[in-house]
Order: sequence, then structure tokens, then C-alpha cells
Amino acid sequence: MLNGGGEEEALQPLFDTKVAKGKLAYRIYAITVGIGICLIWAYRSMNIPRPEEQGRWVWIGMFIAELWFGFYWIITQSLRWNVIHRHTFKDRLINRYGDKLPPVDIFVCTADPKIEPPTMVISTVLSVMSYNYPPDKLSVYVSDDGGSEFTFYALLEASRFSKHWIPFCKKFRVEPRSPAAYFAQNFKPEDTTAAKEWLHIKKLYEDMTCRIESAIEKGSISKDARDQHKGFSEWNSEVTKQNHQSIVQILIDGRNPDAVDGDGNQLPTLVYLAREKRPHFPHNFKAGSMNSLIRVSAEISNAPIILNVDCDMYSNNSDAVKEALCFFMDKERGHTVSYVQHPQSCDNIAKDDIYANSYSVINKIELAGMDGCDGALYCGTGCFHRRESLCGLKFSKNYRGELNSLGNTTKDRSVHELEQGSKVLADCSYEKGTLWGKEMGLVYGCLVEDIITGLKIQCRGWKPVYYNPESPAFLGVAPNTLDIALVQHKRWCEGMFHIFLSEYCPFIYAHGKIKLGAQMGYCVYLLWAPNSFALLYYLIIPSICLLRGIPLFPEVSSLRLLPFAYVYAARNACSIAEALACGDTLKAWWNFQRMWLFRRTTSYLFASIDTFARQLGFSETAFSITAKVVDDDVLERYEKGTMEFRTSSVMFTIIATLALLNLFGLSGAVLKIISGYGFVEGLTLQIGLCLVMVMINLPVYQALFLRNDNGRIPSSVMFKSLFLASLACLIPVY
Ligand SMILES: O=c1ccn([C@@H]2O[C@H](COP(=O)(O)OP(=O)(O)O[C@H]3O[C@H](CO)[C@@H](O)[C@H](O)[C@H]3O)[C@@H](O)[C@H]2O)c(=O)[nH]1
Ligand SMILES: [Mn+2]
Repeated sequence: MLNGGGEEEALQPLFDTKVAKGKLAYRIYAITVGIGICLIWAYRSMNIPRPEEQGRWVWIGMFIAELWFGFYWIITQSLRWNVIHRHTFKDRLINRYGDKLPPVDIFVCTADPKIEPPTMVISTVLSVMSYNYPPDKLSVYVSDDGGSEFTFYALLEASRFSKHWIPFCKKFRVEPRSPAAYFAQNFKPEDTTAAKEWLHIKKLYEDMTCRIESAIEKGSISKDARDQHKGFSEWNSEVTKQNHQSIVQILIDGRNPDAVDGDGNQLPTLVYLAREKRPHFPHNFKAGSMNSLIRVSAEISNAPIILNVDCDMYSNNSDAVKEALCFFMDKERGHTVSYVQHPQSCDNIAKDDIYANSYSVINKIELAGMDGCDGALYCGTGCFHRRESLCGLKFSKNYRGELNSLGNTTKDRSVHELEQGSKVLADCSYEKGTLWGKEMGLVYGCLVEDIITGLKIQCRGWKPVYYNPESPAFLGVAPNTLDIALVQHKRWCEGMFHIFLSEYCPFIYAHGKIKLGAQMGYCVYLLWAPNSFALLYYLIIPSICLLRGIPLFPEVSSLRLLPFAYVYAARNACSIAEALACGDTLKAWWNFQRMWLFRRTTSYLFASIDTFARQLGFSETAFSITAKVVDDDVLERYEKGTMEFRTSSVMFTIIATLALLNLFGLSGAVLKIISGYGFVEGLTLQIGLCLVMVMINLPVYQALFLRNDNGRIPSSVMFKSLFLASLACLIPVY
């Protein structure tokens, strides 16, 4: 029904929620695997070697590892028990609210002009400035933790380019609206006038990026350019990344009748913010920057809805704002919704996804399953928030959730007044003695500020939503070297394990506040890190025992092997089925297994160790920003699907050592069989385990011994790992 008004129409929901297919089949499968796991536990506990027999302690270790795997598997069931999908009705929203849609503030965070090039930042900014949404209701805020005048300069250039870009997007319904992504598609309109405009805009865009890049290359901005904006005067010789005053510059004032694009339409407001930084003030990384953004935007536009994206996450759907509003403005349930999280998708996934960056199964199944328990995670980017819930409001039955009430109250204040008024809010000392970082805004002191903030919001009674539309609404940049990928995971795992060990452990903190399923679901991620210990044990000990001829599993002829075989086969079959159903290829699944192995044996291990060290007060948090650009030859290997091992990171030593150890174990066993030592009954499964590991590790052997490009494993790492693996073979076994 498309005729506005009408009582029935006004009551129709703006979104619906469907339960995913295959629930019953999954539950049956899960129960059988559960039984299998119990049988494995029973076998282990009843067959522990007697004290005088060899391998007693090794056996007990296997039992502990299997107890852990089993326990962990049980909590992962919460993510699959009730998977749901959301669907929105944008047309109903437009019909019902017409031009009475609420204002929206958009935050873009950037932190370092080298790792996150300003040209990338402005493409993201331009993509959100050109949303299909009344521009006078949009305000875009860029937080620059790098405090860089190059980022400011780029933004100034972008504010000018937007006058051409926005009307062009709207006229030709351009998608995506990030100029970088759009022009990278290399599609040219056929119609001659359209093609002419296309060429013109493309030229403007290229000239702009050229100016920005050459300024960065030269290391200075021309006097000419500097004279065009008063904002540059903030950068005197004393300003450094870690030490500068607050800088707030309103580059486009959306209230100003002269701020119009080429077609005479109003432009969205655009604000540059670099919060104050002082060497001895902890700045709390992204959480600190988000909280400054919340306050500064409250002073300037104070929209009731906030969208936050990382600087690499451009908007890939110009209707995303309207779709998100369908959740917030639904008559029946809208007022309970605190945030609408989109999955983190990337547009630079290489063929068959060697670094397992696509997270298809997590995005399509696990996070949707979390949502099924009312526990949608806040993932830090691509998330629409209700300002009130983000600022600490508790949900109560009387809350009605009017979105227009906050509105704009700054009509009669000049740009200068607004800038001066908001600078104070971004000062280091502003938060002293306030609840910012505790009960208000994003939570401080955690490397995954997003996850913990989401948990706190849920515990205040809100019901967040996870929304994963067919075509992704946001696209970001995935790590494209192994090193970067592992370091990113280490930071995540460390932050998450830290939450588990802190007062915010979901089983305690969220007990009685959110569903048990959601508590368990959180723990699936919070316990990523300690998984490493059980897995390392399972990778090292069986191969060493294989070399010594100590059997750790039942013989192939024995019925007791069945639970092991069933659990292994069923879980892998299910995981393959899930991956294929989520659109991965078989090869991508296989690559994912490898990355899963690498992550668990390195990132997760270091994350656990560092978390313990931090708990004991030995170390402090450090946020290592994920690099978004790499050298050309590295990029070439990434695109070809060749793993990059160039640096001599300790992580690579571990990966190579484990790969070699499994190779030794397997070749030792094969040699014994060939040389007629006879075959020890009961070692078959260990041989199988080693064989699978060797197959997964094939690219590691290649990088160790066969490759000669720059991305191979450095020889220092090779010697270290050869030494360590040989040493491990000598470990005595009790
Ligand atoms: O001191 C800092 C550090 C980082 N950032 C920004 O935070 C964002 C995320 O940093 P990135 O290095 O890209 O980390 P990722 O691992 O890719 O980020 C994921 O994980 C983070 C939590 O660890 C979340 O905050 C992010 O939203 C989520 O995309 C980027 O826009 C940065 O510019 C800041 O603003 N200030
Ligand atoms: Mn990122």
C-alpha cells in the first residue's frame, strides 16, 4: 500500500525477523556430536595409563585438551541454536514519515595519515556525505587521532569536490558512492552526455587526489592552499601527533544557505576534529576518539541517531540510513533498539581468501545466531546507534524513543561560537571526574572497546539488532599480509580475553540481564585466546608420541575409535556445508582451516600470554593500528594468493616450527613402516592427524624451502625453527 496515512498502513511493521532454515536438522546433528564428545571423554577417563606405564601424563594432558574442546564446542552451540534473519521495509518508512525523518550524525575515525592515507579517508567521507537522505539532516564528523594537517587538507579538498560529487551521484544513481571504489570499477556510461559528465567528474577526482598525494609526498602544503582556510593556522611548529591542542573546524556549515552543491541543493555539515593530545594523558585510542565525537557532535548538530564507521569503511549502499531507521522507527519494537550493527565486509578479498578475511560463516551464521539470543554484538564500525543508549541511558518501560526530540538547537549560533564551544569538549581534562568511558559513551581500558560497550548497552535493557542485507552496506579493507592479519587477531583476542577475566565476564556481569544463550555466545569470542593451549598440545604431543611409538588413540579396528571418527568427520562436514552455504569456495574453506590453525597457534597464544601479563600488572595496552596499504610487490603476491612471510616475526617461527614438527612426526612414522620396524597398532589416527597437518602446512614448506621471492620465510626464521623442531623431538615423554 503506497498511499500514506491509513490506519492499517501506520501499524505495519517496518522490519521483520525470520528464523533461518534447517534448525531441526542442525539440532539433531548437534545432539549426536554432543554424544560423541561424551563418549570421547569417557574413553579418555577410563583408559588413563597406570602410574608405572609410559605416557600417563601425556594421556591426562590429552584428556584436559579434549575436555576444553568439548566445553568450548558446547558454548558455540548458542550461536547456532536460533539463527535469525532481518528484513526491512524501506518503502513503508518513506510513506509513513516522508520528510519527517530524524537527523543523523556520522562519525569517521582515522588515526594515522601514513597507515590510513587521507585519500582513503575522504573517499569514505564522500560516500557517507552522499547518502540518499535529506542532506540538511546529515552531519559528518571526522576524528583525526593523527592530528595531521594533511588529513585536514584532504578534507578541505573533499568539501569542495562534494559540490560536484553529490549531485553527480544523485543524478546518475551512482553506487557505491565512494569515488575511489566507484572509479575503480572502470565502468563508463554509454550515453554520451552521461559519459561526458562521468569523465569530467573523474578528472576532478583524479586532480584532487593528485594534489593531496603530492602535498604528502612533498611533506608540506603549499602556501596558496594554506591561505584558503583559516584552519591551517592551528598547525604551528609545535603541533605533533601526541602533543597538540583541540582542533575543531566546521568545513561545511549545513545551516548556511550558501553551502550548496552544483545543483543548488543544501550540503551536509562537515566537521574536522582532532581532540587534544598530551603526552601524559592516556587518550584511550578509538574509544576516546568516539567519546569526543559524541560530545562535539552534541554541541553542533545533536542528531538522535549516530552512524560510526572506520575510515576504511565506505558506504556501499546509499539507502543504508533509511534501512537502519526501519529498525529504530518501527512502531512496536523500534523504541527498544539501541543499535543496528552491519557485518564487517571487505572489498579487497583475494582469490580464495588466503587470510580468511571474509568471515562469511561468522557474518551469516554466528552473528545472526547471536542476534537470535538478543545479543547482537557491537563491532565498532558500520553501526547505527541511538545516541541516548550510547550515552548511558537505561532502557525503561516508559521510554518512547521519539527520534525528533533531540533535534538541532543551535540555529542562532555562529560557526565560530560552535567551534569554540566544542573545542573544550575535546580537551584532555574534560572527562576528569565524569562518567565518560565508564557509564557514558564507549568504555575505556579494553582493546575491543566495541564488544564491551555493546555488552554494557545490552545489560542496560536494550535490544540491539544485527542486520546483514544481501548486498553489504559497508565495505572495508582487510589485512593483506599474514603478519598484519595475525597482529589484528592478536589485538582482538587479547581484548576479548581481557573482558572474560575482568568484572565484565558475561556469566557474572550479565547474569540475569541478558539471555544465557547470549552470555555463552559472547564467551565463544571472549575465549578465543585460551583455545591456543589446547590446540598447541594437540598438535605437538601426538607427533612427538608418534615418533616414540606411543599410541594416544584407539586402534582402527576398535569400535572405540568411532566417537573420534564421527566427531571429526561430522564437525568438518558441517563446517564445509556452512562455508559452502555462505558462499565460500571449497578452497577458501581449506585456506580458512590454515588461517584458523595459524591464528590459534600464534595470535591467540600471544594474546593469552599478554592478557595474563597485564592481569599481573606487567604490561600495558597498546593499540596497533591495522595497516591499510602495502607495497606493490606484496600486493601482487596477495592478489595471486601467495602467503606473505617476509618479516622475521616470532609468530612465523612458531608456525614454521609446528609445521616441521608435524613433518618430522609423519616422516619418522613412514620411515619406520618402510624399514620394516613393523607397525604399532593404534598409531593410525596419529599418523592421520600428522598427515592432515602436513597437508594444511604445505604453503609453509614451500615458503621455507622452495620459494625465492621476497615473501618467503627468512633464513634466520628457517634455522630457528629447524633447531626448535629438532629439539622438540627430543623432549622426554612421561
Ligand atoms: O588511537 C586510535 C586507534 C585507532 N583508531 C581508529 O579505529 C579504527 C579501527 O582501527 P583498525 O586499526 O582499523 O583496527 P581493526 O582491527 O580493523 O578494527 C576493528 O576492531 C576494532 C577493535 O579492536 C574496532 O574498533 C574497529 O571498529 C573494528 O573495525 C580505525 O578507523 C582507526 O583510525 C582511532 O581513531 N584512534
Ligand atoms: Mn580496520
